[in-house]
Amino acid sequence: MKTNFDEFNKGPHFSEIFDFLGNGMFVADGESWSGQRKMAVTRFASKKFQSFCSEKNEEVVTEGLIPVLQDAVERGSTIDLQEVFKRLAFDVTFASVLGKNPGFLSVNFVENEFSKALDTLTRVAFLRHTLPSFWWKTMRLLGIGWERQYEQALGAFRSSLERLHLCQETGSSEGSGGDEEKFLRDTALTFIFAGQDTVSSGLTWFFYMLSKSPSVEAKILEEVKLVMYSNYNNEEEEEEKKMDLRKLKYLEAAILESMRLNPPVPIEHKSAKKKDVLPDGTIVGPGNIISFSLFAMGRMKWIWGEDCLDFKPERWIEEKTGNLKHEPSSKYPVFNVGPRACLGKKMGLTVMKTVIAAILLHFHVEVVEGQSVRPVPSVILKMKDGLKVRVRKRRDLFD
Ligand code: HEM
Repeated sequence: MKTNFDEFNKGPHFSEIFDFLGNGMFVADGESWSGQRKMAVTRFASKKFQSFCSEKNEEVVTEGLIPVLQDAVERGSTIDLQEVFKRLAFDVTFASVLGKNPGFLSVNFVENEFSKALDTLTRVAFLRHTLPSFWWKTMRLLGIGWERQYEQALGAFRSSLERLHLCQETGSSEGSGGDEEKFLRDTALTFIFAGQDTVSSGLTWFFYMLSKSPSVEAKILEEVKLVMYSNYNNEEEEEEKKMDLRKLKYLEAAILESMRLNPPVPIEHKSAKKKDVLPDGTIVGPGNIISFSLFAMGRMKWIWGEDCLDFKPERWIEEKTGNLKHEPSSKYPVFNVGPRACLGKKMGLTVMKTVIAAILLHFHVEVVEGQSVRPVPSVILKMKDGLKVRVRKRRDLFD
């Protein structure tokens, strides 16, 4: 994936499985991929784009997340944290890519058909991975089983794209249906798809892990307060008083640790372009598909040691310096390995840190006991029945 990148691509099979993403970067190979990647890298590296994303992120937290959790406190009712984070991540990525916050995270929880359809499409995409293609293609031809659900979800997905004015927002003329319009739509869609589910999965599993580790929660809160106080005490301009997320090292360690055990993208898929021999001696032929499980890799003793199943943010901190430890992506492929590594890693971690710090400063989140928390088979690690929590207001910063 890194040293032999050119010999392994996603292959035509992958773009068939994810046909709802059109020709976007996520499914593209060769020149189409490298051209899109170059453009996107430049955009993601720009300071202007990064500060625009942070601004949108804070807007969604202040105007969406905090009021929704406050409302749950007042009602005393349980809420599904997975649904909250799904809406939050959708609003943040949509606003970052297209400039407008669609406001799906609000107290009245308006229906988000786009996101619902996306759930079905990603679930069926996973099932397509598990069958020979002639099998699911026959099901699609006959319009039966999950392929029928896929077709219905695709219809809902396309009409909600129109309702969200995705085509117009990309700057193209409405309804022209041309190549440029399709390209811009596929690109916007790729970013929303890549950012929404991954961030919401990361956040949901994080709060589940935290509910089992009160000592980790206490340490994170202590760090967040410390960073916040040091900001308030400096004499600089108002905008300088924003929390410096880079200083939240223990929080970042806890996020990386949670995603080691619960990677938002649990499987990877590559296609061999020609005959090759894998490092373990396995021979692969042209067109052979190689799938591997990031979920399993994060739980292997020979990779992470005897305590691989423990949630231990400390394993990410250098003992001597207190800095974050770097792990090679071949050991920790949660953001992928090599030239196709995730473009939104920084953005994803920024959103997660902002959200977690804001929640812990204002609220106590208690996971409802007795619920069954299990993943649903999908290309994204989602909880089958969501994560029911109760929220209480933190009385003050010492509570
Ligand atoms: C916790 C958050 C995230 C995780 C764990 C994550 C993980 C990944 C992984 C594993 C891949 C490779 C998938 C594959 O090739 O099969 C990937 C690719 C990608 N990610 Fe992320 N991602 C996250 C957040 C984001 C965000 C917020 C964005 C942008 C809005 C983003 C944009 C992308 C793009 C564009 C690609 C395709 C890169 C390429 O093919 O060249 N990701 N991500």
